[in-house]
Amino acid sequence: MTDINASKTVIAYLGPPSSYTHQAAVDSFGKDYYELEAQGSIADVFHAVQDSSATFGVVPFENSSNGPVVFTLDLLIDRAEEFPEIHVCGEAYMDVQHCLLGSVPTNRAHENRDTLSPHSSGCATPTRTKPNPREPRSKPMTSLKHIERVYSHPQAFGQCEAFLSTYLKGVERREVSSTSHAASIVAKGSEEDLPSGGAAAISSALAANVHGLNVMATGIQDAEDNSTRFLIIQKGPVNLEYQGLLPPKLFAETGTETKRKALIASSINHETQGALANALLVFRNHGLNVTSINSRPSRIRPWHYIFLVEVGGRKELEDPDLVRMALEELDTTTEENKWLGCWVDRSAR
Ligand SMILES: O=C(O)C(=O)C[C@]1(C(=O)O)C=C[C@@H](O)C=C1
Repeated sequence: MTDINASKTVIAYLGPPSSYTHQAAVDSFGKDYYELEAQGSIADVFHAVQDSSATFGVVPFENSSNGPVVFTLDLLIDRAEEFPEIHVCGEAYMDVQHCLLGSVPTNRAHENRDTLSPHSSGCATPTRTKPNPREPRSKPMTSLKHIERVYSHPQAFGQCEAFLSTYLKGVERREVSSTSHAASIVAKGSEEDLPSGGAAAISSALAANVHGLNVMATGIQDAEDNSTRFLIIQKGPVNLEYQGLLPPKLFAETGTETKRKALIASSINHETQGALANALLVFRNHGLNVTSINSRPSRIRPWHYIFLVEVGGRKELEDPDLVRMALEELDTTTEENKWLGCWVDRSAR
């Protein structure tokens, strides 16, 4: 019998199916020519690409309202040198509209009640850092009185603060590896320490369908225009000329003005006066426009950091000579540098 999947290129993504990363992978690659393989964690996606069991990987990178996905940043800076050949070769953007999923009790006692849960004061809780918290954007469609625990990915919790602190104030939060994993836990209903239906998940409308859960509230994220950026990773230095395996929309030229992005990890001794400013000057001198800087502790010594610098530019960013010259000059002002790839900027598409 012929294996119809034998020639398909494997794409590893943060699963299980119906995670936002899965939706970004389907949107970027489609299913016709690619075999999409769910992984249990972002680290597993990196391992699958590094050990060549997958050709590409899709991982979340940053959210427009809640900032960077630190798990991905840590894997990219690769302190333990487990992923020496991982490079970024593409990006994808996805609108993220979170829902609260669970089981609506059939018990009539819950019908026709105020839709606000008993955990609710009707407005978000003021804190010292947020004296005027934002009002939640949406209201629950059912009573949430029975909810005693909410499961989700830490990024999703961070994106739904106003809703949670208004309608599920004080309710236990359990962080899990993805929003679709949260939905699967709630669908199994296996929490022995909770009354039936006592668990809810922050996840997508798609996950509600896949897991047969009720949607108790929609659009519960704080920002209406909530969007997450995903990175596509591959093994080996990226050569955009050789992107035969990537779907055209990830790299196709739309004209000579197609923009590029690139990522560099730099370990900088900031105890040396002006070290960070000098490193940034190197980028400027090579015509590389710094668009974002993230830092993570190096764990070599306290208060020592590795910076992830993202630069934007035109097609010249692919020029190996430009890259070599910029890195050589960077080496004179920084401790260590790693070029993490160059890809087509899809932010405007
Ligand atoms: O949990 C998921 O469904 C994911 O794909 C991860 C992830 C993330 O880490 O940012 C992706 C999109 C949303 O921002 C929330 C969670």
